[in-house]
Amino acid sequence: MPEEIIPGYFNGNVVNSKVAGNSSPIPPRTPSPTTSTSLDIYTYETIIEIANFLLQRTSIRPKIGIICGSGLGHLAENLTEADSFPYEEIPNFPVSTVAGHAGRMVFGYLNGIEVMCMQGRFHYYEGYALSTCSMPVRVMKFCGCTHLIATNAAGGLNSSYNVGDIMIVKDHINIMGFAGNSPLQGPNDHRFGPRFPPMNKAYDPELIEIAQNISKEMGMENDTHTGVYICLGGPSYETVAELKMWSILGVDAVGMSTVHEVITARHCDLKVFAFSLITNKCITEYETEEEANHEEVITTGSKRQNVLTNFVTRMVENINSLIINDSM
Ligand SMILES: O=P(O)(O)O[C@H]1O[C@H](CO)[C@@H](O)[C@H]1O
Ligand code: HPA
Repeated sequence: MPEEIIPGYFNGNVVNSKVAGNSSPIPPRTPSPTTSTSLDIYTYETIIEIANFLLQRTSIRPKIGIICGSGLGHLAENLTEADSFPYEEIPNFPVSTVAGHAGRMVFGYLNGIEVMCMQGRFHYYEGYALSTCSMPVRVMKFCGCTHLIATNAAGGLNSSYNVGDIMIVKDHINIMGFAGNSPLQGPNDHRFGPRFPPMNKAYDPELIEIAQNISKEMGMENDTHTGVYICLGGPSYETVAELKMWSILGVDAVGMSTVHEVITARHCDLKVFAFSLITNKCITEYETEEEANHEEVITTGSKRQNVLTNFVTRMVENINSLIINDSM
C-alpha cells in the first residue's frame, strides 16, 4: 500500500488522488530528546507513514525541500498558500528545542513554485541521534523532493569573511564521522540508498555555479564566498585552539548542523545545495573581550532576511527550471 501513495521516491510521479484517498489516522508518538537513542527508530515504513500523513493534509507537491538554519526561519514565512504542520502534530516527529527554530514543516509556494520547508531543524546537541536529526530529509524525499537546499548559521573562520556574508558550501569535513558517528550508522536499508554512498560530489557543482551567478546578479559577489563547512557536536562554541586547528585543516565556516542532513540526502540521491550565513566571526585570539553567543547568530539572520529570501527564491527558480528541463 505505501508504495502506491508515495510520490517521487519510486517513479517521480505525483499521484494525488491516491494520497487523498488514504486518511487513516496515525497515532502520534513524539520523540523527545531525552528518549532518543543512537538506534535508528525511523524505519522505511515509519518514514512512509510520516510522508503520507503530510501529503494527505496538503495539496502541495514539492520537488524542492528547504531546511532553515538558526534565525533563518523567515524564509518559510514567504511561502504563499501555506500548509503548516507543527512538529508536535506530526506523528513520530521530534520537537525543536532551540531558539530561532520555530518547529514547523511548511508546504507552500515560493514565487509560484511548490516547496516544503523545515522551519527549524534538529541538532545532535539537543540529544537526538544523528539519524533522527536528518530523518526529515528522507521524509522530503518521500514527499517527492528531488533537491535539497540546506541553510545554516555559521561562524566565519576564514579571516576574509565578514558578518552577514554568504558562504556557498563546496565541501564539508565530517569530523563526527571520523569518530564513527554517522546518520547512516546501523543496518543499511537499501531501499533508502547504498551502504557506502560516495561524498566527493556531495554539493552539486552545477548548483554551486548557479548560486555564484545569482550572487553576481544580486551585486553580492564581494559578500559571497565558496568554502568548506565543518559540523561540530556543540553546544559549546569552540576554543581558540580548536579554531586554529580547523583553520589549518582548511575549514572556512564552523557550525553544528547540515553535514548529517547532506549525507542522508546524498544517500537517497537528492541533489544538494547548501549555504551558510556567516552570523559571527570566529574568535581566534585570546586578547579580546568578545565571546560567541547565540543572540548574535539570531540577530544577524534577522538583519539579512531580505537578502537571503531573495537569494533562496532565485535558487528555487533556477532549480525548478533544471527540473523542468530534465523532465523534457
Ligand atoms: O546550524 P544552525 O541550525 O543554523 O544553527 C547554528 O547556530 C547555533 C549556534 O548559535 C547552532 O545550532 C549552529 O548549528
Ligand atoms: O561560531 C560558531 N560556531 C559554531 N556554530 C555556530 N553557529 C553559528 N555560529 C557558530
